[in-house]
Order: sequence, then structure tokens, then C-alpha cells
Amino acid sequence: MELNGIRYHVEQYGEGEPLLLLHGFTGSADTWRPLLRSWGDFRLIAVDLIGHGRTEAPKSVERYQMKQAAADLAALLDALRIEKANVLGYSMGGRLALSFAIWYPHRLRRLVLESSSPGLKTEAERRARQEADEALAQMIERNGVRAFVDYWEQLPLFATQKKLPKPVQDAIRRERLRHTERGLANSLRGMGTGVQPSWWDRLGEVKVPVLLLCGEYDEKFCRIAADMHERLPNSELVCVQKVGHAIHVEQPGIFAKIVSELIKRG
Ligand SMILES: C=C(O[C@H]1C=C[C@H](C(=O)CCC(=O)O)[C@@H](C(=O)O)[C@@H]1O)C(=O)O
Repeated sequence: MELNGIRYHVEQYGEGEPLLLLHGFTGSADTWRPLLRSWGDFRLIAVDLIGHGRTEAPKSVERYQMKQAAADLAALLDALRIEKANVLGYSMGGRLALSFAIWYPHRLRRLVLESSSPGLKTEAERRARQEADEALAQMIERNGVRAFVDYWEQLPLFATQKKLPKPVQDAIRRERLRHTERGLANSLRGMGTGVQPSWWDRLGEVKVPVLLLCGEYDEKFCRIAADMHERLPNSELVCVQKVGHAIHVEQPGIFAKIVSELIKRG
């Protein structure tokens, strides 16, 4: 469907409480496929975010900015005639979900943030990250998606995924390889961790119930989640044991159960 001039790939499953699913960097709506049956009593809306998968990857970096991507989500809910939705974001998708919560609080029922962050606290951190992400974007454009995926999947953040069954690892790799150089490079430049607004000082504005999820072995994002938990007025922090960054991949059953319980809690 077209949202603010961009052709988005959107998948819908089931009926009931609307649950908007936002994948991470290098992900897509396919990220959530193993979980669809677990959430059969929700109205699931899974999108390929801008520059990812089957959604358009425009040339303009500005079009990927958080403000625009959040406006696209509001347009998506309008198109689906959903006034308020539960929004679940993983990693980059969580940064977008939180940005949506700040800019469109009246469109939100509950928020689930898996292994995510509100951006970076200081201008110095943001500047350094922007430079690192620009270098990574240029590497993608110079060496191609396959070389980037080879590098990306070796990050310590994803070390625990090496213990997953080979077919699961292969599915993650196939999903990552499906993107274009322009889509990934411009996603980093437009909505990367260093370029997005920092929400650290505005977390007090998020009044809806927030479920913060992190994986025990993902120390960095567990520290971020604990800090967010201190600042959010209505949040719950769950540290899922014996998993890393991508909880929904490593323990899909536990992940689905925790999320379902939050949404059904009313
Ligand atoms: C490596 C760091 O940051 C990246 C890590 C995770 C985020 C993500 O969406 C990865 C999803 C995946 O590959 O499974 C990504 C993002 O938020 O855009 C970050 O760039 C780090 O150490 O901060």
C-alpha cells in the first residue's frame, strides 16, 4: 500500500487487538512469521520498513528520517481504520516504535520494546555514531549487501545466534540478503541510532503501559532497558534468561507468551 508516497509491503493476519510489528535493521515482516500462530487472537500488522525488503528504498536520505517513518505508521493505521494500536518494535523497530509513541501518543494502546534504545544521550555520542554509521553505509555501497551481511552477522551482539539450528540461521541470513545496498545504507543514514532524536529526556511523557524486553546475554541493551525502566512512568522490565539480542528468534515461545500476556492484561 502507498503511504505518504512510498510503496510499503504490509501483511495482515487474524482479528482482534491490533498489534503492529516493527522489525529491526536488516529485517522484514518475515521476522515475525514463526510467531504468527502464537498470536492468532490478535490482528497482526507486519510491515517491511522503509528501505527494507519489499518496501520502496527511495534515493532521498531525508525520507528515511524517524519523523517521516513515524508519519508513515500513522498513515498506515489511518488506511487500516485503526484508531489505536499496540506497537511492538525490535531493535531499530523499537527505536521507531518509541518515536511513534512520542509523536503519536493518541494512536497507541501499549508499547513493547525488544532490545532497543531511545537513541544516544549526548551530542558527542550521536556525532560519533553518525560517523560510524556513515562509514558502514559506504561499506555497504562499496562492497555490496553480501559482504555487509558477512560482517554484520559476526557482530558480538549476535554471537548467541550461532547456537541456533542451521535452518534458523540460514533463514535470518536469507532475510538479510534480500535488501538493497541503497535501502540499508540510507536506513543507517536516515534513521540510525546516532541520527534519530534522543528520547532520554522525554520518556516521562510515555504514559501507556510499556514492556521492556532484553536478553540476559545482551548486557549492553539490558543496561539500556534498565535505565529506560527508571524513567518510564508505566513500564515493566523482563530480562529473558539464556538468550541474546534477538529474543523472538532464540526463544519465540517465551517471547510470544510474554507479549500476549501484556496485551491480554487489559
Ligand atoms: C550494533 C549496534 O547497533 C545495532 C544493533 C542492533 C540494531 C538492529 O536493529 C539490529 C537488528 C538485527 O540485525 O537483528 C541496530 C539498529 O538499531 O539500527 C543497531 O545499529 C550497537 O552496538 O549499538
